[in-house]
Amino acid sequence: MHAAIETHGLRKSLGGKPVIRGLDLSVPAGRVYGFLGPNGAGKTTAMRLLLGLMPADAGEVRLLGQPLGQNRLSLLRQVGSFIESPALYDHRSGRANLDVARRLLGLPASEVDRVLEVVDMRADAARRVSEYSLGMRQRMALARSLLGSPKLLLLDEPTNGLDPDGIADMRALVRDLPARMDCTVLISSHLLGEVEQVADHVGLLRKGRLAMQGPLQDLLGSGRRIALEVDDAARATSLLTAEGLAAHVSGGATLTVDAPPDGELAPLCARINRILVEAGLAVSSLGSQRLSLEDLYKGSAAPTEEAQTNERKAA
Ligand SMILES: Nc1ncnc2c1ncn2[C@@H]1O[C@H](COP(=O)(O)OP(=O)(O)OP(=O)(O)O)[C@@H](O)[C@H]1O
Repeated sequence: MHAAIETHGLRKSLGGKPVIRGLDLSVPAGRVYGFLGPNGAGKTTAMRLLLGLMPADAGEVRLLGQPLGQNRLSLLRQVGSFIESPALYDHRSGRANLDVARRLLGLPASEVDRVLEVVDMRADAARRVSEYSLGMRQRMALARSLLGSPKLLLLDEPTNGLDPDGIADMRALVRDLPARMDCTVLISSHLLGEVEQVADHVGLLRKGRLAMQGPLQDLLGSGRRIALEVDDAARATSLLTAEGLAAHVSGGATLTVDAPPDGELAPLCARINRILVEAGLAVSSLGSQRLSLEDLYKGSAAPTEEAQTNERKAA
């Protein structure tokens, strides 16, 4: 199956400053792809390039298996998007807003009810947009981007500014879209927790380039490790390294050992403990940890408290 979005060597400078610096995206079809990056990393700019809203300085964009350049209009008919708080006519009803967009796209009237159903806004469709909460506006904007059953949806920070209920609703909606609408979704976010909840593929953008990209489970699965505290971390590291384990001192008396992506951790913990105790070292704590996206993103050795699992004291 082809990738729904592919870019090769994409570059863009704005105001003389390189913003996108060689972006190679690969978004598999039928998935939610979390496009993650801190504010200013270039997510919005990259999405604008994907839609051909501004020309790239270099590189190639392919959407739905075709190069964007030659096929922009026909491709964009199959792409829905909302970027940066999409405008709605405040004085008109939600339904009227959708109807205007539906007519412009030459779609049947039934299409409006279909998308209202998807975003669960039928009951409020007759109300004026000026009476909507921000969450309702965002859902209506999402409904508009779903008109015509796009094969690909690009959503730029759709939960920005929403209250906790609105955030939960939007996340649930986005997570289900590929199954309900038979489409691929790229959602940008600066919130790691959000991406972990909605996406099954992730790309981490840092300073206009991908720091990493792949299935969420692989990225997190590859980040398992065992952390331990011993009285002589340097000696423990050389003992474990001599046994073929990937051990690293992570500061003071603490060291970590990378764990294989699959397989039981308990036997590995027991083996490490045995090697060190037999060598006369005092192991004061030993436990397995699962890395969060945040750890991977920062390339940091320190996992968050919530990411620590299975902590246990070793004698
Ligand atoms: N028209 C422009 N002229 C000059 N610089 C720009 C322009 N648009 C964006 N930039 C700069 O490009 C960088 C990336 O901006 P962009 O909006 O793509 O980032 P982002 O990852 O979407 O961040 P945010 O989450 O804050 O929107 C920022 O440093 C921004 O100041």
